Amino acid sequence: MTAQWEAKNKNCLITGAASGLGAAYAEALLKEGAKKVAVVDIDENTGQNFVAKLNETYKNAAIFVKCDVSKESEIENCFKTVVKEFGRVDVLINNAGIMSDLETTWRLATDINYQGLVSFTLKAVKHMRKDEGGAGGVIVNISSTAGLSKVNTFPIYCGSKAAVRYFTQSLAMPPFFEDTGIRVMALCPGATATKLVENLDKKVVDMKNSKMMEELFGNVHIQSVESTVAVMHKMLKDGNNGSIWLSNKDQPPYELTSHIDKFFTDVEELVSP
Ligand SMILES: NC(=O)C1=CN([C@@H]2O[C@H](COP(=O)(O)OP(=O)(O)OC[C@H]3O[C@@H](n4cnc5c(N)ncnc54)[C@H](O)[C@@H]3O)[C@@H](O)[C@H]2O)C=CC1
Ligand SMILES: CCCCCC(=O)/C=C/[C@H]1C=CC(=O)[C@@H]1CCCCCCC(=O)O
Repeated sequence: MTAQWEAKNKNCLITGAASGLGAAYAEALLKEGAKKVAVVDIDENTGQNFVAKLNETYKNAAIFVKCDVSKESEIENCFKTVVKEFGRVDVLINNAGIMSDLETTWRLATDINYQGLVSFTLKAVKHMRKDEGGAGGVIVNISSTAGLSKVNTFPIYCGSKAAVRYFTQSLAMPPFFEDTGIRVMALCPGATATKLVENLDKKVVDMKNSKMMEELFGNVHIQSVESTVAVMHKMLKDGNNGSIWLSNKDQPPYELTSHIDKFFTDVEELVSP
Protein backbone atom coordinates (compact mmCIF):
# COMPACT_ATOMS: atom_id res chain seq x y z
CA MET A 1 0.00 0.00 0.00
CA THR A 2 2.73 2.49 0.97
CA ALA A 3 5.79 0.62 -0.33
CA GLN A 4 6.06 2.73 -3.48
CA TRP A 5 6.17 6.10 -1.72
CA GLU A 6 9.08 8.30 -2.71
CA ALA A 7 9.91 11.97 -2.18
CA LYS A 8 10.39 12.50 -5.91
CA ASN A 9 8.09 15.21 -7.31
CA LYS A 10 6.37 15.79 -3.97
CA ASN A 11 5.42 19.25 -2.71
CA CYS A 12 6.14 19.60 1.00
CA LEU A 13 5.20 22.06 3.73
CA ILE A 14 7.27 21.97 6.92
CA THR A 15 6.56 24.19 9.92
CA GLY A 16 9.41 25.42 12.11
CA ALA A 17 11.77 24.65 9.23
CA ALA A 18 14.07 27.69 9.34
CA SER A 19 16.46 25.86 11.67
CA GLY A 20 16.93 22.73 13.78
CA LEU A 21 15.19 19.48 12.88
CA GLY A 22 12.69 21.12 10.52
CA ALA A 23 15.51 22.53 8.38
CA ALA A 24 17.14 19.10 8.29
CA TYR A 25 13.88 17.47 7.11
CA ALA A 26 13.57 20.14 4.39
CA GLU A 27 17.09 19.59 3.10
CA ALA A 28 16.73 15.79 3.21
CA LEU A 29 13.47 15.87 1.23
CA LEU A 30 15.00 18.05 -1.47
CA LYS A 31 18.04 15.79 -1.62
CA GLU A 32 15.68 12.85 -2.15
CA GLY A 33 14.03 14.58 -5.11
CA ALA A 34 11.11 16.54 -3.64
CA LYS A 35 9.80 19.04 -6.19
CA LYS A 36 9.08 21.93 -3.79
CA VAL A 37 9.52 22.64 -0.09
CA ALA A 38 7.81 25.44 1.81
CA VAL A 39 9.90 26.49 4.79
CA VAL A 40 7.33 27.89 7.23
CA ASP A 41 8.64 29.68 10.31
CA ILE A 42 8.21 32.68 12.60
CA ASP A 43 11.90 33.59 12.15
CA GLU A 44 11.98 35.43 8.83
CA ASN A 45 15.66 36.28 8.73
CA THR A 46 16.90 32.73 9.40
CA GLY A 47 14.21 31.29 7.13
CA GLN A 48 15.01 33.54 4.15
CA ASN A 49 18.76 32.84 4.48
CA PHE A 50 18.13 29.11 4.68
CA VAL A 51 15.88 29.14 1.61
CA ALA A 52 18.46 31.16 -0.35
CA LYS A 53 21.06 28.54 0.55
CA LEU A 54 18.75 25.68 -0.45
CA ASN A 55 17.97 27.35 -3.78
CA GLU A 56 21.67 27.51 -4.68
CA THR A 57 21.62 23.71 -4.89
CA TYR A 58 17.96 22.98 -5.62
CA LYS A 59 16.99 25.62 -8.18
CA ASN A 60 13.92 27.56 -6.97
CA ALA A 61 12.63 24.50 -5.17
CA ALA A 62 12.29 26.20 -1.79
CA ILE A 63 10.11 29.08 -0.66
CA PHE A 64 9.90 30.79 2.71
CA VAL A 65 6.53 31.64 4.24
CA LYS A 66 6.49 33.61 7.47
CA CYS A 67 3.95 32.21 9.91
CA ASP A 68 3.49 32.15 13.65
CA VAL A 69 1.77 28.81 14.13
CA SER A 70 0.12 30.03 17.34
CA LYS A 71 -1.99 32.44 15.25
CA GLU A 72 -4.98 31.10 13.34
CA SER A 73 -5.11 33.95 10.79
CA GLU A 74 -1.43 33.43 9.93
CA ILE A 75 -1.95 29.68 9.50
CA GLU A 76 -4.87 30.32 7.15
CA ASN A 77 -2.84 32.75 5.03
CA CYS A 78 0.17 30.47 5.03
CA PHE A 79 -1.72 27.40 3.87
CA LYS A 80 -3.48 29.38 1.13
CA THR A 81 -0.15 30.86 -0.03
CA VAL A 82 1.55 27.48 -0.24
CA VAL A 83 -1.36 25.90 -2.15
CA LYS A 84 -1.34 28.86 -4.55
CA GLU A 85 2.44 28.62 -5.10
CA PHE A 86 2.64 24.82 -5.40
CA GLY A 87 -0.83 23.93 -6.74
CA ARG A 88 -0.85 20.88 -4.47
CA VAL A 89 0.61 19.90 -1.09
CA ASP A 90 1.59 16.23 -0.79
CA VAL A 91 3.50 16.21 2.50
CA LEU A 92 2.90 18.18 5.69
CA ILE A 93 5.39 17.97 8.56
CA ASN A 94 4.01 19.67 11.66
CA ASN A 95 7.35 20.31 13.31
CA ALA A 96 7.22 23.78 14.92
CA GLY A 97 7.50 23.40 18.68
CA ILE A 98 9.03 24.96 21.76
CA MET A 99 9.75 23.82 25.26
CA SER A 100 8.76 26.57 27.68
CA ASP A 101 6.98 25.46 30.82
CA LEU A 102 7.23 28.86 32.52
CA GLU A 103 4.33 30.62 34.18
CA THR A 104 4.43 33.35 31.52
CA THR A 105 4.82 31.16 28.42
CA TRP A 106 3.05 27.84 28.93
CA ARG A 107 -0.12 28.94 27.13
CA LEU A 108 1.83 30.10 24.07
CA ALA A 109 3.87 26.88 24.12
CA THR A 110 0.68 24.82 24.11
CA ASP A 111 -0.73 26.90 21.24
CA ILE A 112 2.42 26.30 19.19
CA ASN A 113 2.94 22.63 20.04
CA TYR A 114 -0.68 21.49 19.81
CA GLN A 115 -3.29 23.97 18.52
CA GLY A 116 -1.15 25.12 15.59
CA LEU A 117 -0.48 21.51 14.65
CA VAL A 118 -4.19 20.66 14.80
CA SER A 119 -5.06 23.63 12.61
CA PHE A 120 -2.47 22.79 9.92
CA THR A 121 -3.57 19.14 10.01
CA LEU A 122 -7.25 19.99 9.48
CA LYS A 123 -6.42 22.29 6.57
CA ALA A 124 -4.17 19.68 4.99
CA VAL A 125 -6.78 16.92 5.38
CA LYS A 126 -9.38 19.09 3.65
CA HIS A 127 -6.94 19.85 0.83
CA MET A 128 -5.51 16.34 0.37
CA ARG A 129 -8.54 14.09 0.90
CA LYS A 130 -9.26 11.91 -2.14
CA ASP A 131 -12.98 11.62 -1.38
CA GLU A 132 -13.29 15.37 -1.98
CA GLY A 133 -11.14 15.62 -5.09
CA GLY A 134 -7.67 15.76 -3.49
CA ALA A 135 -4.66 13.61 -4.31
CA GLY A 136 -4.05 12.01 -0.89
CA GLY A 137 -0.81 12.64 0.99
CA VAL A 138 1.23 12.22 4.15
CA ILE A 139 1.10 14.15 7.42
CA VAL A 140 3.80 13.67 10.06
CA ASN A 141 3.13 15.20 13.47
CA ILE A 142 6.13 15.77 15.73
CA SER A 143 5.61 14.47 19.24
CA SER A 144 8.50 13.52 21.56
CA THR A 145 9.64 10.92 24.04
CA ALA A 146 8.21 13.54 26.41
CA GLY A 147 4.81 12.51 25.02
CA LEU A 148 5.49 8.95 26.19
CA SER A 149 6.93 9.68 29.64
CA LYS A 150 6.05 11.53 32.82
CA VAL A 151 8.49 14.34 33.65
CA ASN A 152 7.55 16.54 36.62
CA THR A 153 9.77 19.46 35.60
CA PHE A 154 8.17 19.95 32.20
CA PRO A 155 4.61 18.60 32.53
CA ILE A 156 3.14 21.12 30.09
CA TYR A 157 5.54 20.16 27.31
CA CYS A 158 4.82 16.46 28.07
CA GLY A 159 1.07 17.15 27.94
CA SER A 160 1.28 18.97 24.62
CA LYS A 161 3.38 16.19 23.06
CA ALA A 162 1.08 13.45 24.40
CA ALA A 163 -1.84 15.41 22.95
CA VAL A 164 -0.11 15.39 19.55
CA ARG A 165 0.21 11.61 19.72
CA TYR A 166 -3.39 11.01 20.86
CA PHE A 167 -4.74 13.42 18.24
CA THR A 168 -2.78 11.66 15.53
CA GLN A 169 -3.84 8.14 16.51
CA SER A 170 -7.48 9.12 17.00
CA LEU A 171 -7.65 10.93 13.66
CA ALA A 172 -6.05 7.98 11.88
CA MET A 173 -8.71 5.50 12.94
CA PRO A 174 -10.50 3.65 10.13
CA PRO A 175 -11.96 4.56 7.73
CA PHE A 176 -9.68 7.66 7.65
CA PHE A 177 -7.12 6.27 5.20
CA GLU A 178 -9.74 4.44 3.11
CA ASP A 179 -11.74 7.68 2.74
CA THR A 180 -8.93 10.20 2.36
CA GLY A 181 -5.86 8.42 0.98
CA ILE A 182 -3.86 10.27 3.63
CA ARG A 183 -1.40 8.66 6.03
CA VAL A 184 -1.18 10.56 9.32
CA MET A 185 1.64 9.47 11.65
CA ALA A 186 3.60 10.72 14.66
CA LEU A 187 7.34 10.85 15.30
CA CYS A 188 8.70 10.82 18.87
CA PRO A 189 12.32 11.98 19.02
CA GLY A 190 14.35 11.83 22.23
CA ALA A 191 16.84 14.55 23.12
CA THR A 192 18.43 15.72 19.85
CA ALA A 193 21.24 18.23 19.28
CA THR A 194 19.41 21.46 18.40
CA LYS A 195 18.84 24.82 20.08
CA LEU A 196 15.83 23.35 21.85
CA VAL A 197 18.00 21.36 24.25
CA GLU A 198 20.18 24.38 25.12
CA ASN A 199 19.58 26.12 28.47
CA LEU A 200 16.88 23.64 29.40
CA ASP A 201 17.08 24.71 33.04
CA LYS A 202 15.54 28.05 31.99
CA LYS A 203 12.61 26.39 30.22
CA VAL A 204 11.28 24.13 32.96
CA VAL A 205 9.02 24.54 35.94
CA ASP A 206 11.12 24.58 39.06
CA MET A 207 14.77 23.80 38.86
CA LYS A 208 15.95 25.63 41.95
CA ASN A 209 17.34 22.39 43.21
CA SER A 210 20.58 22.03 41.28
CA LYS A 211 20.97 18.39 42.32
CA MET A 212 17.65 17.60 40.67
CA MET A 213 18.79 19.44 37.56
CA GLU A 214 22.00 17.45 37.45
CA GLU A 215 20.06 14.19 37.82
CA LEU A 216 17.68 15.15 35.05
CA PHE A 217 20.00 16.57 32.45
CA GLY A 218 23.39 15.28 33.56
CA ASN A 219 23.77 12.02 31.67
CA VAL A 220 21.34 12.35 28.84
CA HIS A 221 22.39 10.96 25.47
CA ILE A 222 21.85 13.79 23.00
CA GLN A 223 21.49 12.17 19.61
CA SER A 224 22.43 13.63 16.24
CA VAL A 225 19.93 15.40 13.99
CA GLU A 226 20.84 12.86 11.27
CA SER A 227 19.44 10.00 13.39
CA THR A 228 16.05 11.68 13.54
CA VAL A 229 16.12 12.51 9.83
CA ALA A 230 16.71 8.78 9.19
CA VAL A 231 13.55 7.91 11.15
CA MET A 232 11.57 10.54 9.25
CA HIS A 233 12.83 9.00 5.99
CA LYS A 234 11.81 5.49 7.08
CA MET A 235 8.30 6.48 8.19
CA LEU A 236 7.58 8.59 5.10
CA LYS A 237 8.62 5.65 2.96
CA ASP A 238 7.16 2.69 4.86
CA GLY A 239 5.01 3.94 7.75
CA ASN A 240 1.36 2.97 7.85
CA ASN A 241 -1.43 5.38 8.62
CA GLY A 242 -1.70 5.74 12.42
CA SER A 243 1.82 4.52 13.13
CA ILE A 244 4.01 6.02 15.85
CA TRP A 245 7.80 6.04 15.52
CA LEU A 246 10.64 6.46 18.00
CA SER A 247 13.99 8.14 17.30
CA ASN A 248 16.11 7.87 20.43
CA LYS A 249 19.77 7.62 21.43
CA ASP A 250 20.96 7.36 17.82
CA GLN A 251 19.23 3.99 17.46
CA PRO A 252 17.67 2.84 14.17
CA PRO A 253 14.00 3.66 13.49
CA TYR A 254 11.75 1.82 15.94
CA GLU A 255 8.00 1.49 15.51
CA LEU A 256 6.06 1.98 18.76
CA THR A 257 2.55 1.39 17.42
CA SER A 258 2.07 -2.12 18.84
CA HIS A 259 3.24 -1.03 22.33
CA ILE A 260 0.81 1.87 22.37
CA ASP A 261 -2.02 -0.21 20.92
CA LYS A 262 -1.49 -2.71 23.76
CA PHE A 263 -1.97 0.11 26.27
CA PHE A 264 -5.12 1.22 24.43
CA THR A 265 -6.49 -2.35 24.37
CA ASP A 266 -5.93 -2.79 28.14
CA VAL A 267 -7.45 0.55 29.09
CA GLU A 268 -10.30 0.51 26.57
CA GLU A 269 -11.57 -2.69 28.15
CA LEU A 270 -12.06 -0.71 31.35
CA VAL A 271 -13.52 2.45 29.87
CA SER A 272 -15.65 1.16 27.00
CA PRO A 273 -19.33 2.10 27.36
N1 LIG B 1 15.53 18.74 19.96
C1 LIG B 1 14.95 17.81 20.71
O1 LIG B 1 15.55 17.25 21.65
C2 LIG B 1 13.57 17.38 20.43
C3 LIG B 1 12.69 18.12 19.65
N2 LIG B 1 11.41 17.69 19.47
C4 LIG B 1 10.46 18.46 18.71
O2 LIG B 1 10.94 18.65 17.40
C5 LIG B 1 10.45 19.88 16.87
C6 LIG B 1 11.61 20.70 16.34
O3 LIG B 1 12.46 20.99 17.42
P1 LIG B 1 13.95 21.50 17.26
O4 LIG B 1 14.35 21.56 15.86
O5 LIG B 1 14.74 20.71 18.21
O6 LIG B 1 13.79 22.96 17.85
P2 LIG B 1 14.56 24.32 17.45
O7 LIG B 1 14.28 25.24 18.60
O8 LIG B 1 15.96 24.04 17.08
O9 LIG B 1 13.77 24.83 16.14
C7 LIG B 1 12.42 25.18 16.21
C8 LIG B 1 12.03 25.99 15.00
O10 LIG B 1 10.64 26.34 15.18
C9 LIG B 1 10.49 27.73 14.93
N3 LIG B 1 9.36 28.26 15.70
C10 LIG B 1 9.31 28.53 17.03
N4 LIG B 1 8.13 29.08 17.36
C11 LIG B 1 7.41 29.15 16.20
C12 LIG B 1 6.11 29.64 15.90
N5 LIG B 1 5.32 30.19 16.83
N6 LIG B 1 5.70 29.54 14.62
C13 LIG B 1 6.49 29.04 13.66
N7 LIG B 1 7.73 28.58 13.89
C14 LIG B 1 8.18 28.63 15.16
C15 LIG B 1 11.81 28.35 15.36
O11 LIG B 1 12.00 29.63 14.79
C16 LIG B 1 12.80 27.30 14.87
O12 LIG B 1 13.16 27.54 13.53
C17 LIG B 1 9.68 20.53 18.02
O13 LIG B 1 8.30 20.23 17.87
C18 LIG B 1 10.22 19.85 19.24
O14 LIG B 1 9.31 19.86 20.31
C19 LIG B 1 10.96 16.51 19.99
C20 LIG B 1 11.78 15.75 20.75
C21 LIG B 1 13.15 16.09 21.02
C1 LIG C 1 14.06 13.13 32.36
C2 LIG C 1 14.44 14.40 31.66
C3 LIG C 1 15.52 14.21 30.70
C4 LIG C 1 15.73 15.47 29.92
C5 LIG C 1 16.53 15.18 28.73
C6 LIG C 1 16.78 16.34 27.86
O1 LIG C 1 17.90 16.73 27.65
C7 LIG C 1 15.65 16.91 27.26
C8 LIG C 1 15.11 16.40 26.22
C9 LIG C 1 13.85 16.94 25.79
C10 LIG C 1 13.92 18.17 25.04
C11 LIG C 1 12.92 18.18 24.13
C12 LIG C 1 12.32 16.93 24.08
O2 LIG C 1 11.32 16.64 23.44
C13 LIG C 1 13.13 15.99 24.90
C14 LIG C 1 12.26 15.01 25.61
C15 LIG C 1 12.84 14.39 26.80
C16 LIG C 1 11.86 13.47 27.45
C17 LIG C 1 12.50 12.77 28.53
C18 LIG C 1 11.83 11.49 28.87
C19 LIG C 1 12.67 10.75 29.83
C20 LIG C 1 12.20 9.37 30.05
O3 LIG C 1 12.47 8.52 29.20
O4 LIG C 1 11.57 9.14 31.08
